[in-house]
Amino acid sequence: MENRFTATVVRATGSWYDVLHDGVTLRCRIRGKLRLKGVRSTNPVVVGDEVVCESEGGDCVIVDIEPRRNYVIRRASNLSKESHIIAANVDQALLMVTLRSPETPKEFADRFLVTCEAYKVPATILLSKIDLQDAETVAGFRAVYEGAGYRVLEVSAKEGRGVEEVRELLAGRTTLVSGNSGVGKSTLIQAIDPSLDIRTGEISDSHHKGRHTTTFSTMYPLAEGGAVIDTPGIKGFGLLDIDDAELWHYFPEMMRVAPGCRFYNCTHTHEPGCAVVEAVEAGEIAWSRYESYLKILDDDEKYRK
Ligand SMILES: Nc1nc2c(ncn2[C@@H]2O[C@H](COP(=O)(O)OP(=O)(O)OP(=O)(O)O)[C@@H](O)[C@H]2O)c(=O)[nH]1
Ligand SMILES: [Zn+2]
Repeated sequence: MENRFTATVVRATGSWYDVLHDGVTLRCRIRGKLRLKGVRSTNPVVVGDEVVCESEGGDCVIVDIEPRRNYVIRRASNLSKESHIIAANVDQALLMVTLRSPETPKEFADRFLVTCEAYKVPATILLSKIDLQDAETVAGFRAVYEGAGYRVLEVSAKEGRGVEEVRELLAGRTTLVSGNSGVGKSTLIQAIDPSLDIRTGEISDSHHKGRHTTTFSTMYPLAEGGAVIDTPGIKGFGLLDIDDAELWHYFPEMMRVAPGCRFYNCTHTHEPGCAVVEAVEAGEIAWSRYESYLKILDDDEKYRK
């Protein structure tokens, strides 16, 4: 192999990195002085990065990062000012949600969707473990998120429902798959491409190691082209770099009605003649979505103090 080449980062742990070059995965370190300009992040090299590597006497070292097309980021912890980039150069995001076992908190889903809107990553919602959900709750959920403008797909990896649709959605694209712990991410990815070796919550009989939880995002190239990025059970999303005054831009349903507000700089909280509040009262905007908007505003205020 030539000793300077470009590759895609498929796994980033902080101490070592797996990169994919010409179908071969190589384990690398990063050059000590490699730091990104302008991004304050706990992780300089992330899954999805296109990097320049050099092999030095059998060792592979990442020496440079190509500019990112986009990235998805979260605050390292709730009140922290540090950020953690989950993945870079993604074409779309899939948000996996369950209505029970476990129930995905609405605010978790909404924060993730806001992040996608802010970073211009198209998002689709997968309603997972549909075999466990009752029809009425499913219809209620669809009304909220389809009303907001999102595509909602129902899947059951267990029964094979919706798997083909998801496979089509993924083909040829790099997709970030997100969802809180236990929504069935690994099980679905495995069903999409059985050749992949992905850990699930099942206990591994052969090794008796018990449940091993993943901690690092990993990119899996798909047999049919494209790749999925599996993110570890992410508990919450802090939002960064989003101005309070702009937050409503990332709720598509608020964006549609806000031109009707009396004040051009309406925050859609207390102002008279607010078209957003009117739409919430009329049931045209879901209360749960508006509630997430208020909670995110409120949290961001705490964060700045
Ligand atoms: N009933 C039902 N159970 C499912 C389905 N998909 C996954 N499960 C179960 O849900 C549990 C969690 O599934 P995983 O695929 O490990 O979930 P995950 O989202 O990867 O979880 P983390 O690794 O914690 O992020 C496992 O016990 C699966 O067998 C489904 O479609 N229906
Ligand atoms: Zn308003």
